[in-house]
Amino acid sequence: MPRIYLYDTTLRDGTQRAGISLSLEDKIQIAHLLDEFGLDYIEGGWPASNPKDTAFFQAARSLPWQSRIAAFGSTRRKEFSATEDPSLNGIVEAGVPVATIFGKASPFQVRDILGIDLDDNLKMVADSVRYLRDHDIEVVFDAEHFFDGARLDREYAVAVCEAAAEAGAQWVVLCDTNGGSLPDWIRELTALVGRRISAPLGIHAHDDAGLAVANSLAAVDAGATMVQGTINGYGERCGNANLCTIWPNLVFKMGLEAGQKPAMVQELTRLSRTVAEIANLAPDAGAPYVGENAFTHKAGVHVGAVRKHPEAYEHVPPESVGQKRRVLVSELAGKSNLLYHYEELRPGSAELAQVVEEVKRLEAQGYQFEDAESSMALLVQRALGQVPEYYQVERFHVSVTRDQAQPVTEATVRLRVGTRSFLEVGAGDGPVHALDNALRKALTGIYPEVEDLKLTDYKVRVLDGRAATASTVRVLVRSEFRGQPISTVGVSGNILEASWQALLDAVDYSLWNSGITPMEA
Ligand SMILES: CC(=O)SCCNC(=O)CCNC(=O)[C@H](O)C(C)(C)COP(=O)(O)OP(=O)(O)OC[C@H]1O[C@@H](n2cnc3c(N)ncnc32)[C@H](O)[C@@H]1OP(=O)(O)O
Ligand SMILES: CC(=O)C(=O)O
Repeated sequence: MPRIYLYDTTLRDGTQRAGISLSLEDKIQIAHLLDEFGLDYIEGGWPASNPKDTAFFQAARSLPWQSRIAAFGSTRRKEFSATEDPSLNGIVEAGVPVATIFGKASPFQVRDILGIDLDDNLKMVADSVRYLRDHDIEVVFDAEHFFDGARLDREYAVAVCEAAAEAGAQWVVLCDTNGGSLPDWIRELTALVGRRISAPLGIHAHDDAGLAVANSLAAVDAGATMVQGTINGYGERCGNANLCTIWPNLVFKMGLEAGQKPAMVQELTRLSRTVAEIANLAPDAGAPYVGENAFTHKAGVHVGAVRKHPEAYEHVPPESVGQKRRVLVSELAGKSNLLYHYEELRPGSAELAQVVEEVKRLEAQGYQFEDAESSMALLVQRALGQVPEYYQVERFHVSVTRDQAQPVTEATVRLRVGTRSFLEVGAGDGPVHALDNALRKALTGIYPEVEDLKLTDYKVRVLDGRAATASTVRVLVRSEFRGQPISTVGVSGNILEASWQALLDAVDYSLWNSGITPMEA
Protein backbone atom coordinates (compact mmCIF):
# COMPACT_ATOMS: atom_id res chain seq x y z
CA MET A 1 0.00 0.00 0.00
CA PRO A 2 1.55 3.42 -0.94
CA ARG A 3 2.48 5.59 2.04
CA ILE A 4 1.38 9.23 2.08
CA TYR A 5 3.28 11.78 4.16
CA LEU A 6 1.12 14.25 6.05
CA TYR A 7 2.67 17.69 6.32
CA ASP A 8 0.95 20.10 8.67
CA THR A 9 1.29 23.85 8.26
CA THR A 10 -1.34 24.96 10.81
CA LEU A 11 1.34 26.79 12.78
CA ARG A 12 2.49 28.75 9.71
CA ASP A 13 -0.08 28.95 6.89
CA GLY A 14 -2.91 28.29 9.39
CA THR A 15 -1.96 31.40 11.34
CA GLN A 16 -2.22 33.42 8.11
CA ARG A 17 -6.02 33.14 8.47
CA ALA A 18 -7.75 36.36 9.55
CA GLY A 19 -8.77 36.10 13.20
CA ILE A 20 -6.12 33.63 14.37
CA SER A 21 -3.27 34.66 16.62
CA LEU A 22 -1.57 31.84 18.48
CA SER A 23 0.64 32.50 21.47
CA LEU A 24 3.95 30.67 21.79
CA GLU A 25 2.32 28.32 24.31
CA ASP A 26 -0.58 27.69 21.89
CA LYS A 27 1.85 26.80 19.14
CA ILE A 28 3.76 24.39 21.33
CA GLN A 29 0.53 22.79 22.55
CA ILE A 30 -0.70 22.29 18.97
CA ALA A 31 2.70 20.93 17.90
CA HIS A 32 2.56 18.33 20.70
CA LEU A 33 -0.91 17.32 19.58
CA LEU A 34 0.19 16.94 15.96
CA ASP A 35 3.15 14.90 17.16
CA GLU A 36 0.85 12.68 19.22
CA PHE A 37 -1.27 12.12 16.09
CA GLY A 38 1.77 11.09 14.07
CA LEU A 39 1.78 13.85 11.47
CA ASP A 40 4.99 13.32 9.51
CA TYR A 41 6.02 16.97 9.34
CA ILE A 42 5.09 19.94 11.50
CA GLU A 43 5.90 23.33 10.04
CA GLY A 44 6.40 25.55 13.08
CA GLY A 45 6.66 28.98 11.45
CA TRP A 46 9.04 31.31 9.64
CA PRO A 47 11.97 31.91 12.00
CA ALA A 48 13.14 35.14 10.33
CA SER A 49 9.64 36.54 10.32
CA ASN A 50 8.89 37.40 13.97
CA PRO A 51 10.21 36.84 17.50
CA LYS A 52 7.42 34.39 18.40
CA ASP A 53 8.37 32.03 15.58
CA THR A 54 12.06 32.34 16.51
CA ALA A 55 11.14 31.47 20.11
CA PHE A 56 9.06 28.51 18.92
CA PHE A 57 12.09 26.92 17.28
CA GLN A 58 14.27 27.68 20.30
CA ALA A 59 11.75 25.88 22.50
CA ALA A 60 11.25 23.05 19.99
CA ARG A 61 14.97 22.25 19.92
CA SER A 62 14.99 20.98 23.46
CA LEU A 63 11.81 18.91 23.14
CA PRO A 64 11.49 15.34 21.89
CA TRP A 65 9.53 14.91 18.65
CA GLN A 66 8.49 11.94 16.59
CA SER A 67 7.35 14.25 13.80
CA ARG A 68 9.94 16.16 11.81
CA ILE A 69 9.89 19.85 12.68
CA ALA A 70 10.18 22.14 9.66
CA ALA A 71 11.09 25.81 9.50
CA PHE A 72 9.67 27.87 6.64
CA GLY A 73 11.21 30.62 4.54
CA SER A 74 11.66 31.95 1.04
CA THR A 75 14.43 31.38 -1.43
CA ARG A 76 17.23 33.90 -0.96
CA ARG A 77 16.40 37.50 -1.67
CA LYS A 78 17.62 38.82 -5.01
CA GLU A 79 19.97 41.27 -3.26
CA PHE A 80 21.69 38.63 -1.11
CA SER A 81 23.81 35.57 -1.73
CA ALA A 82 22.52 32.47 0.01
CA THR A 83 25.17 32.71 2.72
CA GLU A 84 24.12 36.29 3.54
CA ASP A 85 20.39 35.79 3.29
CA PRO A 86 18.56 36.49 6.59
CA SER A 87 15.69 34.10 5.84
CA LEU A 88 17.93 31.14 4.99
CA ASN A 89 20.19 31.84 7.95
CA GLY A 90 17.15 32.12 10.19
CA ILE A 91 16.32 28.54 9.20
CA VAL A 92 19.88 27.33 9.76
CA GLU A 93 19.98 29.00 13.19
CA ALA A 94 16.64 27.46 14.09
CA GLY A 95 18.45 24.12 14.28
CA VAL A 96 15.67 22.21 12.57
CA PRO A 97 16.01 18.94 10.64
CA VAL A 98 13.77 20.21 7.82
CA ALA A 99 13.59 23.47 5.85
CA THR A 100 10.64 24.32 3.63
CA ILE A 101 11.40 27.15 1.25
CA PHE A 102 9.11 28.64 -1.32
CA GLY A 103 10.33 29.81 -4.69
CA LYS A 104 8.31 31.31 -7.50
CA ALA A 105 7.30 28.95 -10.32
CA SER A 106 5.38 31.45 -12.43
CA PRO A 107 6.99 33.75 -15.00
CA PHE A 108 4.50 36.48 -14.11
CA GLN A 109 5.44 36.29 -10.42
CA VAL A 110 9.16 36.23 -11.20
CA ARG A 111 9.16 39.20 -13.54
CA ASP A 112 6.41 41.36 -12.09
CA ILE A 113 6.55 40.58 -8.37
CA LEU A 114 10.20 39.72 -7.70
CA GLY A 115 11.30 42.03 -10.52
CA ILE A 116 14.04 39.74 -11.84
CA ASP A 117 14.52 37.71 -14.98
CA LEU A 118 13.62 34.05 -15.26
CA ASP A 119 17.15 32.65 -15.15
CA ASP A 120 18.02 34.63 -12.03
CA ASN A 121 15.07 33.04 -10.27
CA LEU A 122 16.32 29.56 -11.22
CA LYS A 123 19.68 30.48 -9.67
CA MET A 124 17.99 31.78 -6.53
CA VAL A 125 16.14 28.49 -6.18
CA ALA A 126 19.21 26.32 -6.76
CA ASP A 127 21.52 28.42 -4.52
CA SER A 128 19.02 28.38 -1.68
CA VAL A 129 18.42 24.64 -1.80
CA ARG A 130 22.14 23.90 -2.02
CA TYR A 131 22.95 26.18 0.91
CA LEU A 132 20.48 24.37 3.17
CA ARG A 133 21.56 20.95 1.95
CA ASP A 134 25.17 21.93 2.73
CA HIS A 135 23.97 22.39 6.30
CA ASP A 136 22.61 18.85 6.28
CA ILE A 137 19.04 19.98 6.36
CA GLU A 138 16.27 18.08 4.57
CA VAL A 139 14.77 20.47 2.02
CA VAL A 140 11.13 20.62 1.00
CA PHE A 141 10.80 22.99 -1.94
CA ASP A 142 7.37 24.64 -2.27
CA ALA A 143 6.95 25.65 -5.93
CA GLU A 144 4.75 28.67 -5.29
CA HIS A 145 2.15 29.53 -7.98
CA PHE A 146 3.18 26.38 -9.85
CA PHE A 147 -0.23 25.58 -11.36
CA ASP A 148 -0.99 29.16 -12.43
CA GLY A 149 2.58 29.50 -13.67
CA ALA A 150 2.22 26.38 -15.80
CA ARG A 151 -0.73 27.97 -17.59
CA LEU A 152 1.53 30.79 -18.68
CA ASP A 153 4.66 28.77 -19.38
CA ARG A 154 4.54 25.08 -18.63
CA GLU A 155 8.22 24.52 -19.40
CA TYR A 156 9.33 27.29 -17.07
CA ALA A 157 7.18 26.07 -14.18
CA VAL A 158 8.67 22.60 -14.58
CA ALA A 159 12.19 24.05 -14.93
CA VAL A 160 11.83 25.65 -11.47
CA CYS A 161 10.99 22.23 -10.02
CA GLU A 162 13.92 20.67 -11.85
CA ALA A 163 16.28 23.35 -10.53
CA ALA A 164 15.20 22.57 -6.96
CA ALA A 165 15.44 18.80 -7.43
CA GLU A 166 18.84 18.99 -9.13
CA ALA A 167 20.16 21.15 -6.29
CA GLY A 168 19.18 18.40 -3.88
CA ALA A 169 15.65 19.15 -2.65
CA GLN A 170 14.24 15.94 -1.16
CA TRP A 171 10.67 17.00 -1.89
CA VAL A 172 9.17 19.21 -4.59
CA VAL A 173 5.76 20.45 -3.58
CA LEU A 174 3.48 21.84 -6.26
CA CYS A 175 1.47 24.76 -4.95
CA ASP A 176 -1.95 25.97 -6.02
CA THR A 177 -1.19 29.18 -4.19
CA ASN A 178 -4.22 31.16 -5.36
CA GLY A 179 -6.54 28.18 -4.89
CA GLY A 180 -8.25 28.59 -8.25
CA SER A 181 -7.26 25.45 -10.16
CA LEU A 182 -9.53 22.56 -11.06
CA PRO A 183 -8.71 18.92 -10.23
CA ASP A 184 -8.10 17.90 -13.87
CA TRP A 185 -5.38 20.52 -14.22
CA ILE A 186 -3.78 19.48 -10.95
CA ARG A 187 -3.80 15.82 -11.98
CA GLU A 188 -2.35 16.47 -15.44
CA LEU A 189 0.45 18.74 -14.22
CA THR A 190 1.38 16.57 -11.25
CA ALA A 191 1.72 13.57 -13.55
CA LEU A 192 3.83 15.66 -15.93
CA VAL A 193 6.30 16.76 -13.22
CA GLY A 194 6.41 13.19 -11.93
CA ARG A 195 7.71 12.13 -15.34
CA ARG A 196 10.33 14.87 -15.37
CA ILE A 197 11.93 14.72 -11.92
CA SER A 198 12.81 11.88 -9.62
CA ALA A 199 12.30 13.71 -6.30
CA PRO A 200 9.06 12.74 -4.60
CA LEU A 201 6.22 15.22 -5.12
CA GLY A 202 3.91 16.96 -2.72
CA ILE A 203 0.80 19.11 -3.09
CA HIS A 204 -0.05 22.37 -1.30
CA ALA A 205 -3.54 23.60 -2.18
CA HIS A 206 -5.62 26.58 -1.12
CA ASP A 207 -9.39 26.60 -1.00
CA ASP A 208 -10.36 29.77 -2.87
CA ALA A 209 -12.52 27.80 -5.31
CA GLY A 210 -13.63 25.30 -2.66
CA LEU A 211 -11.46 22.63 -4.25
CA ALA A 212 -8.42 22.32 -1.99
CA VAL A 213 -9.33 18.84 -0.79
CA ALA A 214 -10.32 17.61 -4.27
CA ASN A 215 -7.15 19.08 -5.73
CA SER A 216 -4.98 17.47 -3.07
CA LEU A 217 -6.55 14.07 -3.73
CA ALA A 218 -6.17 14.54 -7.50
CA ALA A 219 -2.47 15.21 -6.98
CA VAL A 220 -2.13 12.06 -4.87
CA ASP A 221 -3.94 10.15 -7.57
CA ALA A 222 -1.35 11.45 -10.04
CA GLY A 223 1.59 10.41 -7.89
CA ALA A 224 2.15 13.00 -5.13
CA THR A 225 3.12 11.34 -1.86
CA MET A 226 3.16 14.37 0.45
CA VAL A 227 0.04 16.38 1.27
CA GLN A 228 0.46 19.75 2.91
CA GLY A 229 -2.53 21.17 4.73
CA THR A 230 -3.83 22.44 8.02
CA ILE A 231 -6.12 21.24 10.76
CA ASN A 232 -9.67 22.42 10.05
CA GLY A 233 -8.44 24.02 6.82
CA TYR A 234 -7.31 27.20 8.57
CA GLY A 235 -5.23 29.39 6.29
CA GLU A 236 -4.79 32.57 4.29
CA ARG A 237 -8.00 33.93 2.63
CA CYS A 238 -10.41 30.95 2.26
CA GLY A 239 -7.99 28.56 3.91
CA ASN A 240 -5.72 25.65 3.11
CA ALA A 241 -6.48 22.06 2.24
CA ASN A 242 -8.16 20.59 5.31
CA LEU A 243 -6.17 17.66 6.68
CA CYS A 244 -9.18 16.61 8.75
CA THR A 245 -10.95 15.84 5.46
CA ILE A 246 -7.96 14.68 3.46
CA TRP A 247 -6.58 12.18 5.96
CA PRO A 248 -9.74 10.04 6.24
CA ASN A 249 -10.33 10.35 2.49
CA LEU A 250 -6.83 8.98 1.83
CA VAL A 251 -7.45 6.10 4.21
CA PHE A 252 -11.11 5.22 3.71
CA LYS A 253 -11.66 6.25 0.08
CA MET A 254 -8.28 5.69 -1.53
CA GLY A 255 -7.02 2.80 0.57
CA LEU A 256 -3.73 4.55 1.37
CA GLU A 257 -1.69 4.61 4.54
CA ALA A 258 -1.16 8.15 5.79
CA GLY A 259 0.92 9.54 8.63
CA GLN A 260 3.21 7.77 11.08
CA LYS A 261 0.35 6.52 13.24
CA PRO A 262 -2.41 5.40 10.87
CA ALA A 263 -4.71 4.31 13.71
CA MET A 264 -4.88 7.86 15.06
CA VAL A 265 -7.32 8.76 12.29
CA GLN A 266 -9.86 7.14 14.59
CA GLU A 267 -9.40 10.05 17.01
CA LEU A 268 -9.45 12.76 14.36
CA THR A 269 -12.45 14.54 15.85
CA ARG A 270 -10.50 15.19 19.05
CA LEU A 271 -7.63 16.68 17.05
CA SER A 272 -9.96 18.98 15.14
CA ARG A 273 -11.90 20.18 18.21
CA THR A 274 -8.81 20.67 20.38
CA VAL A 275 -7.06 22.76 17.74
CA ALA A 276 -10.24 24.85 17.30
CA GLU A 277 -10.38 25.40 21.04
CA ILE A 278 -6.74 26.44 21.25
CA ALA A 279 -7.22 28.77 18.26
CA ASN A 280 -10.30 30.16 20.03
CA LEU A 281 -12.53 29.49 17.03
CA ALA A 282 -15.94 27.80 17.08
CA PRO A 283 -15.70 24.36 15.48
CA ASP A 284 -17.48 24.15 12.13
CA ALA A 285 -20.55 21.96 12.75
CA GLY A 286 -20.86 21.19 9.05
CA ALA A 287 -17.26 20.05 8.55
CA PRO A 288 -16.91 16.66 6.81
CA TYR A 289 -16.04 13.77 9.15
CA VAL A 290 -15.32 15.88 12.27
CA GLY A 291 -18.18 18.42 12.38
CA GLU A 292 -20.89 18.02 15.01
CA ASN A 293 -23.43 17.43 12.22
CA ALA A 294 -21.36 14.96 10.22
CA PHE A 295 -23.24 11.98 11.66
CA THR A 296 -26.40 13.76 12.82
CA HIS A 297 -29.66 12.56 11.32
CA LYS A 298 -32.75 14.74 11.39
CA ALA A 299 -35.08 13.66 8.57
CA GLY A 300 -37.48 10.89 9.54
CA VAL A 301 -36.85 8.94 6.33
CA HIS A 302 -33.11 8.91 7.00
CA VAL A 303 -33.50 7.83 10.62
CA GLY A 304 -35.91 5.07 9.60
CA ALA A 305 -33.28 3.68 7.26
CA VAL A 306 -30.30 4.22 9.58
CA ARG A 307 -32.02 2.23 12.32
CA LYS A 308 -32.08 -0.71 9.91
CA HIS A 309 -28.71 -0.18 8.25
CA PRO A 310 -26.50 2.78 9.31
CA GLU A 311 -24.75 2.74 5.94
CA ALA A 312 -28.05 3.75 4.31
CA TYR A 313 -27.17 7.38 5.13
CA GLU A 314 -23.59 7.22 6.43
CA HIS A 315 -20.60 6.98 4.10
CA VAL A 316 -18.33 5.68 6.88
CA PRO A 317 -19.10 4.60 10.45
CA PRO A 318 -18.91 7.55 12.89
CA GLU A 319 -16.50 5.64 15.15
CA SER A 320 -13.94 5.49 12.33
CA VAL A 321 -13.08 9.16 13.01
CA GLY A 322 -13.97 9.31 16.71
CA GLN A 323 -17.53 10.50 16.23
CA LYS A 324 -20.91 9.42 17.55
CA ARG A 325 -24.18 9.13 15.68
CA ARG A 326 -26.83 11.70 16.71
CA VAL A 327 -30.54 11.62 15.96
CA LEU A 328 -32.60 14.78 16.34
CA VAL A 329 -36.28 15.06 17.10
CA SER A 330 -38.06 17.91 15.32
CA GLU A 331 -40.97 18.67 12.99
CA LEU A 332 -39.08 16.68 10.32
CA ALA A 333 -39.08 13.58 12.51
CA GLY A 334 -41.04 10.45 11.91
CA LYS A 335 -41.74 7.63 14.33
CA SER A 336 -38.22 6.31 13.82
CA ASN A 337 -36.58 9.38 15.40
CA LEU A 338 -38.67 8.86 18.54
CA LEU A 339 -38.08 5.12 18.66
CA TYR A 340 -34.34 5.70 18.34
CA HIS A 341 -34.34 7.65 21.60
CA TYR A 342 -37.25 6.16 23.53
CA GLU A 343 -37.54 2.39 23.46
CA GLU A 344 -40.49 2.70 25.83
CA LEU A 345 -42.58 4.22 23.02
CA ARG A 346 -43.53 0.96 21.37
CA PRO A 347 -43.80 0.73 17.54
CA GLY A 348 -47.43 1.13 16.49
CA SER A 349 -48.53 2.52 19.85
CA ALA A 350 -51.04 5.36 20.15
CA GLU A 351 -48.58 7.26 22.38
CA LEU A 352 -45.92 7.16 19.66
CA ALA A 353 -48.29 8.66 17.07
CA GLN A 354 -49.45 11.23 19.61
CA VAL A 355 -45.89 12.37 20.43
CA VAL A 356 -44.93 12.70 16.75
CA GLU A 357 -48.03 14.80 16.13
CA GLU A 358 -47.43 16.92 19.22
CA VAL A 359 -43.82 17.66 18.26
CA LYS A 360 -44.93 18.81 14.79
CA ARG A 361 -47.72 20.95 16.28
CA LEU A 362 -45.42 22.59 18.83
CA GLU A 363 -42.58 23.18 16.35
CA ALA A 364 -45.11 24.92 14.07
CA GLN A 365 -45.72 27.30 17.00
CA GLY A 366 -41.99 28.01 17.35
CA TYR A 367 -40.74 25.34 19.75
CA GLN A 368 -37.47 23.69 18.81
CA PHE A 369 -36.69 20.40 20.48
CA GLU A 370 -33.27 19.84 18.87
CA ASP A 371 -31.68 21.95 21.59
CA ALA A 372 -34.17 21.11 24.32
CA GLU A 373 -33.75 17.42 24.92
CA SER A 374 -35.12 17.55 28.46
CA SER A 375 -38.36 19.23 27.34
CA MET A 376 -38.59 16.54 24.66
CA ALA A 377 -38.10 13.77 27.22
CA LEU A 378 -40.84 15.28 29.39
CA LEU A 379 -43.20 15.41 26.42
CA VAL A 380 -42.66 11.70 25.81
CA GLN A 381 -42.87 10.67 29.46
CA ARG A 382 -46.00 12.75 29.98
CA ALA A 383 -47.63 11.03 27.01
CA LEU A 384 -46.76 7.72 28.68
CA GLY A 385 -48.21 8.96 31.97
CA GLN A 386 -44.84 8.69 33.70
CA VAL A 387 -44.50 12.23 35.06
CA PRO A 388 -46.48 12.87 38.24
CA GLU A 389 -47.94 16.25 39.08
CA TYR A 390 -45.40 17.66 41.55
CA TYR A 391 -47.27 20.92 42.24
CA GLN A 392 -49.89 23.17 40.76
CA VAL A 393 -49.17 26.70 39.69
CA GLU A 394 -51.76 29.12 41.02
CA ARG A 395 -50.22 32.25 39.58
CA PHE A 396 -47.14 34.37 39.15
CA HIS A 397 -46.87 38.11 39.13
CA VAL A 398 -43.93 40.27 38.08
CA SER A 399 -43.59 44.01 38.61
CA VAL A 400 -40.95 46.41 37.35
CA THR A 401 -40.95 49.82 38.97
CA ARG A 402 -38.68 52.57 37.76
CA ASP A 403 -37.73 54.83 40.63
CA GLN A 404 -35.32 57.75 40.24
CA ALA A 405 -32.15 55.70 40.09
CA GLN A 406 -32.92 52.36 38.53
CA PRO A 407 -35.62 49.80 37.91
CA VAL A 408 -36.69 47.60 40.82
CA THR A 409 -37.96 44.16 39.87
CA GLU A 410 -40.00 41.85 42.06
CA ALA A 411 -41.89 38.65 41.40
CA THR A 412 -44.34 36.60 43.43
CA VAL A 413 -45.09 32.96 42.79
CA ARG A 414 -47.88 30.97 44.35
CA LEU A 415 -47.77 27.16 44.10
CA ARG A 416 -50.14 24.63 45.56
CA VAL A 417 -49.85 21.00 46.66
CA GLY A 418 -53.24 19.65 47.72
CA THR A 419 -54.64 22.19 50.15
CA ARG A 420 -51.28 23.75 51.03
CA SER A 421 -50.25 26.94 49.35
CA PHE A 422 -46.67 28.22 48.97
CA LEU A 423 -46.31 31.92 48.25
CA GLU A 424 -42.91 33.52 47.85
CA VAL A 425 -41.49 36.84 46.67
CA GLY A 426 -38.21 37.16 44.80
CA ALA A 427 -36.18 40.15 43.66
CA GLY A 428 -33.78 40.14 40.75
CA ASP A 429 -31.70 42.11 38.29
CA GLY A 430 -34.49 41.76 35.76
CA PRO A 431 -37.97 40.24 35.53
CA VAL A 432 -36.84 36.72 34.53
CA HIS A 433 -34.24 36.67 37.30
CA ALA A 434 -36.83 37.79 39.87
CA LEU A 435 -39.31 35.18 38.62
CA ASP A 436 -36.66 32.46 38.81
CA ASN A 437 -35.77 33.49 42.37
CA ALA A 438 -39.39 33.53 43.53
CA LEU A 439 -40.05 30.14 41.87
CA ARG A 440 -37.04 28.56 43.55
CA LYS A 441 -38.00 29.93 46.96
CA ALA A 442 -41.54 28.60 46.63
CA LEU A 443 -40.31 25.23 45.38
CA THR A 444 -37.63 24.68 48.00
CA GLY A 445 -40.42 24.77 50.59
CA ILE A 446 -41.86 21.72 48.85
CA TYR A 447 -38.82 20.03 47.28
CA PRO A 448 -35.55 21.08 48.99
CA GLU A 449 -33.66 19.19 46.21
CA VAL A 450 -34.37 22.13 43.89
CA GLU A 451 -31.52 23.97 45.62
CA ASP A 452 -29.21 21.77 43.51
CA LEU A 453 -30.72 23.01 40.23
CA LYS A 454 -28.40 25.63 38.73
CA LEU A 455 -29.23 27.74 35.69
CA THR A 456 -26.20 27.81 33.37
CA ASP A 457 -27.44 29.55 30.22
CA TYR A 458 -30.47 31.50 29.05
CA LYS A 459 -31.11 32.42 25.42
CA VAL A 460 -33.97 34.31 23.79
CA ARG A 461 -34.67 34.11 20.08
CA VAL A 462 -37.19 36.42 18.41
CA LEU A 463 -39.18 34.27 15.99
CA ASP A 464 -40.94 36.86 13.83
CA GLY A 465 -38.83 39.99 13.95
CA ARG A 466 -41.27 41.90 11.72
CA ALA A 467 -43.82 41.88 14.55
CA ALA A 468 -41.27 43.95 16.50
CA THR A 469 -42.05 44.06 20.23
CA ALA A 470 -45.19 41.93 19.67
CA SER A 471 -43.06 39.09 18.36
CA THR A 472 -43.25 35.51 19.59
CA VAL A 473 -40.09 34.50 21.40
CA ARG A 474 -38.42 31.18 22.05
CA VAL A 475 -36.53 30.83 25.31
CA LEU A 476 -33.92 28.11 25.71
CA VAL A 477 -32.70 27.43 29.22
CA ARG A 478 -29.73 25.30 30.10
CA SER A 479 -29.39 24.12 33.68
CA GLU A 480 -27.52 21.54 35.66
CA PHE A 481 -28.91 19.25 38.33
CA ARG A 482 -26.41 17.22 40.33
CA GLY A 483 -24.00 17.06 37.42
CA GLN A 484 -26.67 16.29 34.79
CA PRO A 485 -27.15 18.85 31.99
CA ILE A 486 -30.76 19.89 31.39
CA SER A 487 -32.03 21.76 28.32
CA THR A 488 -35.56 23.11 28.13
CA VAL A 489 -37.64 25.38 25.91
CA GLY A 490 -40.62 27.72 26.19
CA VAL A 491 -42.45 29.72 23.50
CA SER A 492 -44.89 32.59 23.85
CA GLY A 493 -45.68 36.11 22.69
CA ASN A 494 -44.76 37.03 26.27
CA ILE A 495 -41.12 36.62 27.21
CA LEU A 496 -41.98 35.96 30.85
CA GLU A 497 -44.43 33.20 29.96
CA ALA A 498 -41.87 31.60 27.59
CA SER A 499 -39.22 31.77 30.32
CA TRP A 500 -41.66 30.40 32.88
CA GLN A 501 -42.39 27.32 30.70
CA ALA A 502 -38.69 26.64 30.22
CA LEU A 503 -37.95 27.09 33.95
CA LEU A 504 -40.80 24.80 35.00
CA ASP A 505 -39.67 22.13 32.54
CA ALA A 506 -36.20 22.30 34.09
CA VAL A 507 -37.69 21.79 37.56
CA ASP A 508 -40.03 18.98 36.49
CA TYR A 509 -37.31 17.18 34.55
CA SER A 510 -34.89 17.33 37.50
CA LEU A 511 -37.50 15.95 39.89
CA TRP A 512 -38.71 13.24 37.51
CA ASN A 513 -35.30 12.17 36.27
CA SER A 514 -34.02 11.84 39.84
CA GLY A 515 -36.97 9.69 40.81
CA ILE A 516 -38.20 12.17 43.42
CA THR A 517 -41.72 11.37 44.52
CA PRO A 518 -44.38 14.07 44.72
CA MET A 519 -45.07 15.63 48.12
CA GLU A 520 -48.05 14.08 49.87
CA ALA A 521 -51.06 16.33 49.40
C1 LIG B 1 2.34 31.79 -0.37
C2 LIG B 1 2.73 32.07 1.04
O1 LIG B 1 1.93 31.96 1.91
S1 LIG B 1 4.29 32.55 1.35
C3 LIG B 1 4.33 32.92 3.03
C4 LIG B 1 3.91 34.29 3.30
N1 LIG B 1 4.00 34.54 4.70
C5 LIG B 1 4.27 35.73 5.19
O2 LIG B 1 4.49 36.67 4.45
C6 LIG B 1 4.25 35.90 6.67
C7 LIG B 1 5.57 36.32 7.28
N2 LIG B 1 6.16 37.43 6.56
C8 LIG B 1 6.90 38.40 7.17
O3 LIG B 1 7.08 38.44 8.38
C9 LIG B 1 7.49 39.43 6.27
O4 LIG B 1 6.76 39.50 5.06
C10 LIG B 1 9.00 39.10 5.99
C11 LIG B 1 9.81 39.32 7.26
C12 LIG B 1 9.16 37.67 5.52
C13 LIG B 1 9.54 39.99 4.88
O5 LIG B 1 9.26 41.30 5.19
P1 LIG B 1 9.78 42.53 4.25
O6 LIG B 1 11.23 42.41 4.10
O7 LIG B 1 9.25 43.76 4.87
O8 LIG B 1 9.14 42.26 2.82
P2 LIG B 1 7.61 42.14 2.40
O9 LIG B 1 6.79 41.61 3.49
O10 LIG B 1 7.16 43.44 1.81
O11 LIG B 1 7.73 40.99 1.31
C14 LIG B 1 7.98 41.22 -0.04
C15 LIG B 1 9.41 40.88 -0.40
O12 LIG B 1 9.58 39.47 -0.43
C16 LIG B 1 10.26 39.11 -1.65
N3 LIG B 1 9.91 37.74 -1.97
C17 LIG B 1 8.65 37.25 -2.10
N4 LIG B 1 8.72 35.94 -2.44
C18 LIG B 1 10.03 35.63 -2.50
C19 LIG B 1 10.73 34.46 -2.81
N5 LIG B 1 10.08 33.32 -3.07
N6 LIG B 1 12.09 34.48 -2.78
C20 LIG B 1 12.74 35.62 -2.49
N7 LIG B 1 12.12 36.77 -2.19
C21 LIG B 1 10.80 36.77 -2.21
C22 LIG B 1 9.73 40.12 -2.64
O13 LIG B 1 10.58 40.29 -3.74
C23 LIG B 1 9.67 41.38 -1.80
O14 LIG B 1 10.94 42.04 -1.81
P3 LIG B 1 11.12 43.42 -2.64
O15 LIG B 1 10.14 44.36 -2.04
O16 LIG B 1 12.55 43.73 -2.38
O17 LIG B 1 10.81 43.04 -4.03
C1 LIG C 1 3.92 27.99 -0.09
C2 LIG C 1 2.59 28.45 0.11
O1 LIG C 1 2.16 28.68 1.22
C3 LIG C 1 1.71 28.61 -1.04
O2 LIG C 1 2.18 28.54 -2.17
O3 LIG C 1 0.51 28.81 -0.84
